[in-house]
Amino acid sequence: MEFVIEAKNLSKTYSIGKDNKQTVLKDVNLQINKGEFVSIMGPSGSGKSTLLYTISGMDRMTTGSVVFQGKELSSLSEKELSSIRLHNMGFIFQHVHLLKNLNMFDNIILSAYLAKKRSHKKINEHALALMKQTGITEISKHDMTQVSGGQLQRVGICRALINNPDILFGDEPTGALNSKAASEIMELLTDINHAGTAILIVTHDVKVAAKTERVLYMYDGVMIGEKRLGKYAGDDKQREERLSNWLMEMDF
Ligand SMILES: Nc1ncnc2c1ncn2[C@@H]1O[C@H](COP(=O)(O)OP(=O)(O)OP(=O)(O)O)[C@@H](O)[C@H]1O
Repeated sequence: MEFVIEAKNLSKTYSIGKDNKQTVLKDVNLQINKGEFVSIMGPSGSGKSTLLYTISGMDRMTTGSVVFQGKELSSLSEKELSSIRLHNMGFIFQHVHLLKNLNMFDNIILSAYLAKKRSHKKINEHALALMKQTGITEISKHDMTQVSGGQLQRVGICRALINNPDILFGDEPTGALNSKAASEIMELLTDINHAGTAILIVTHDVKVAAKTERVLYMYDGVMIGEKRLGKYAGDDKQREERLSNWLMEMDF
């Protein structure tokens, strides 16, 4: 199986003050295959977000290796890393931070204009297609104060997809939503994944993780288990049960 990103013996140590060090990722090995949808679960403070930020080059690893598109991320400069994040990776967060002086459409197209890879006409057409796919064409001209939380997350997803990333990273992408909006966002991410984009998310929510293909479990900076659920095809109840049983074994 061809992978889109691979981490080997990834470790991260934070220095807190002068003599105090905390190792929050310990020799983590992880491969995300092309087109795969993977989630990371684990107790609070186990290192899930740190793993997401380190593997995506948003934060520097202390030791180990992350290979993305044949490039070793630890050997790249900040400028090279930000170029990779702009052109080849998409990011969604629990809270969508938009530029408040821009409307929804302009927030979505901004990073594509900055990337300068396509004409403005092509970018605008792509943005419209994404807004249509995510069901938010009617809020195109709205500003941040005129949209719901679910709509805001859809804008965040369009913005993350505008440069056709090879992989989408999500840190609790449904964390700020009610269960109906969360479920709709997961249906959307499933469609995006089925169309070919690899996705790696961090979540606390069993219902969310049950819709992903493979669930990884972190404990105290160590990847202690994984559960393969296979591609999601609307089989919620049975998957949630399988996952919950496994999470109980993991002491979650
Ligand atoms: N910048 C930082 N400096 C020092 N310590 C940090 C920093 N960022 C995170 N940590 C510590 O690293 C550990 C792991 O944090 P992380 O946010 O990755 O965990 P998490 O599993 O995502 O937690 P949660 O589920 O609560 O979001 C925690 O003990 C946290 O305090």
